[in-house]
Amino acid sequence: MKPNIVISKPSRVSKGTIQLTGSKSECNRALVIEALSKGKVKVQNVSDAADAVLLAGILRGAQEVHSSLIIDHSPNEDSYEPSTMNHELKTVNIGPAGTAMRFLTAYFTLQDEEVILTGSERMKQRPIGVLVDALRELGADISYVENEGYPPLKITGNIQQSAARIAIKGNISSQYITALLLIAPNLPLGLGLEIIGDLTSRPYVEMTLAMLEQAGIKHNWTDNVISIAKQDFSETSIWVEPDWSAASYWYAIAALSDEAELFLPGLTSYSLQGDSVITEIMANFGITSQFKDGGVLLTKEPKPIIRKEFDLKKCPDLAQTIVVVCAALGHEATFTGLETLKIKETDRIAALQNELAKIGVKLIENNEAYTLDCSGKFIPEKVLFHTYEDHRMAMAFAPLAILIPEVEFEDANVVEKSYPAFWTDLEKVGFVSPPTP
Ligand SMILES: O=C(O)C1=C[C@@H](OP(=O)(O)O)[C@@H](O)[C@H](O)C1
Ligand SMILES: C=C(OP(=O)(O)O)C(=O)O
Repeated sequence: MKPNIVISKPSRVSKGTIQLTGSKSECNRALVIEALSKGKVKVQNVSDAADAVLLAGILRGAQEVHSSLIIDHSPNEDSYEPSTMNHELKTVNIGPAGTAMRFLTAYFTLQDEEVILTGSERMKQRPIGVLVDALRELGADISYVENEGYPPLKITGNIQQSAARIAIKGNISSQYITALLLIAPNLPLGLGLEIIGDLTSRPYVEMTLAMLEQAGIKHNWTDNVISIAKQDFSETSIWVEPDWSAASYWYAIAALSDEAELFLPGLTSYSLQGDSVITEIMANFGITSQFKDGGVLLTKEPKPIIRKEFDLKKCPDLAQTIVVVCAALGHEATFTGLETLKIKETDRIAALQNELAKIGVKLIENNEAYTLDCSGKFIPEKVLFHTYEDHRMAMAFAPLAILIPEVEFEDANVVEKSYPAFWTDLEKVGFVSPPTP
């Protein structure tokens, strides 16, 4: 039974201190680096995000798993609950964790074992062919268990590398590129990766290279070719910063409030996370970000919103947050760079269109751009939002409780994927009523 949750507006100004968990993106990279460095690199501040906890269990529990060939990390579809089941092959189920799916696909090509790598029903619809083709070109042995181009995969490790330089399309998912870069230092011949066409979500590739650098791995990025020679990791530790994508929901709350004073400890202005651009974006909505006392203080001053165009290609995970804020304020902005949204946890464009209709707002596609039509906007007394097994649908629509007296969300636990404490944090600033059965 998936419980719903009902939230309503705080009676006071949005004020408080919120300690966000570690970045899911940074943590997933750090865990793979830790595993590939054979423990020379240690991860500090491991994220509570369910995707990261699951990946840590798979990678850090590797010793235990390798000793038995019959462990299935998650027998229930869409569940994070690990348990054991008899199988001929070791099956690793990463549930809905897309980043983990992509990183592990590359990781297992280096291991001395054969695995079936699978995920939730949605994961089986999220494409992975571009990464599989690239790994096969390097010499990996990977086959599709069900549908060509999609998980589950059968991966036979111990890659016999036959090529050092390959080309890869950059416009589907940067996660494929990160997956390849993470294993590059351990590849017998190293890696030269030529990125063909546009590179989507570029800051995530930069994050990967910066984190490899922290672990002592050098790279060269000239024009569209990234090269990493075979090399050893340094003995070091990697600190996972708090999650800027999670911070975006607090910016949205501030943007929809008349006044706000929210302190988010541990966030810095020099983050590796591209989503820290939320500070600049939200400045358009009257939010000031002051970096002080080891964190960021958000304050709100009402001001007219001038910016009408937002290119979100570098920060796709902010799209829902920003689109919902604009819709709620009746700000008819245009958004570009949303091409990858259809292959994430859900088709986020369709999900946004369906749920925004509940406040009379339309998100209209027009020549690779999307524009809000707020002419029919209304504020209902109460509303039930569907969440589509997408944590960001719940968290991006939650700030609407500032304007709508009673907001209900389907499947409260959906937020666990990246921000398990989301509802309890809302409660801390006066929002939440308890989950209804
Ligand atoms: O590398 C990462 O940690 C991520 C990259 C992005 O995916 P795409 O590159 O597929 O856009 C982002 O949407 C995802 O949440 C996390
Ligand atoms: C797209 C996301 O995650 P993933 O691709 O790792 O499932 C996300 O967290 O918004």
